Amino acid sequence: MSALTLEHISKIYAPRPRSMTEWLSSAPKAKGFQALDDVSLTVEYGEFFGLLGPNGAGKTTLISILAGLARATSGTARICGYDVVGDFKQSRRSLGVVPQEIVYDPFFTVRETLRLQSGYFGLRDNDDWIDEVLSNLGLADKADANMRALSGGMKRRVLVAQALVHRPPVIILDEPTAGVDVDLRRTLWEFIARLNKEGHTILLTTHYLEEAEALCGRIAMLKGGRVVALDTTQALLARVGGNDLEDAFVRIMHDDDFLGVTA
Ligand SMILES: Nc1ncnc2c1ncn2[C@@H]1O[C@H](COP(=O)(O)OP(=O)(O)OP(=O)(O)O)[C@@H](O)[C@H]1O
Repeated sequence: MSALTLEHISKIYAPRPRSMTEWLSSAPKAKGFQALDDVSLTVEYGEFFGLLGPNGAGKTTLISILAGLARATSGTARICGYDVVGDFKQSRRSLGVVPQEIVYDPFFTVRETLRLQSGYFGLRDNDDWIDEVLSNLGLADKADANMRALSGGMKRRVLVAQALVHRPPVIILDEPTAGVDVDLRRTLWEFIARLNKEGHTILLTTHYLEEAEALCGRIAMLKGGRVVALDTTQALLARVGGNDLEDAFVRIMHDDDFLGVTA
């Protein structure tokens, strides 16, 4: 059993009708937008896996399907063996997601936010773990601060803490370091790397390719909703050439014939 399994996942977003008349009419509807096209890949337990691709490639859509926020049009997705639709509760319990957008409730303190999140997973008396997470993310002195009083970077740290309250074996980070200062990046990566060493499986999307190169053992690259590269970071670099992962990424994205799916 793998930590993440995606089999032939496709996603077509339904078109929005422009008017009520169009919606009610029996005329053939416009085609939807295909965000993912036959994506298959597995991530094994303990891997630090990178999911890369340009804007609009389908990374967030794939993460939304894993988190149960969007339904695949076809194909199956499993987290720790649990189907994301059929075994939603268990699959969601196995997963912690750090979302790309900063969303928070301005009326709660940091600790209240984390207690509330614990409650969603049926966890009471979770303060020992909450304190450990806060301390590891450099948030210990902010526990009683109101969410709206935090800086953007601090709020992002709370998003990471929220994803970890139920100690999920699989953690997905959707561009966690966008707009974050060097200090937090270091703190964050040290903590995530430690969680990975302790056995957590990590899936990371980022546009900072030097981060992906340093951290990810294996990488999948999406382009237009399709997997165009899937291999170990070292093998990809060796095969594509160039100075670094950024070079390799640009070459792959500009080569319409590149298809390097081996691992
Ligand atoms: N709810 C939606 N309805 C219609 N189209 C959508 C919806 N969500 C995403 N899309 C489209 O699907 C495609 C993939 O979007 P997605 O957000 O998954 O890309 P991404 O790789 O995460 O991009 P980024 O790097 O900019 O975050 C885009 O063309 C986007 O406009």
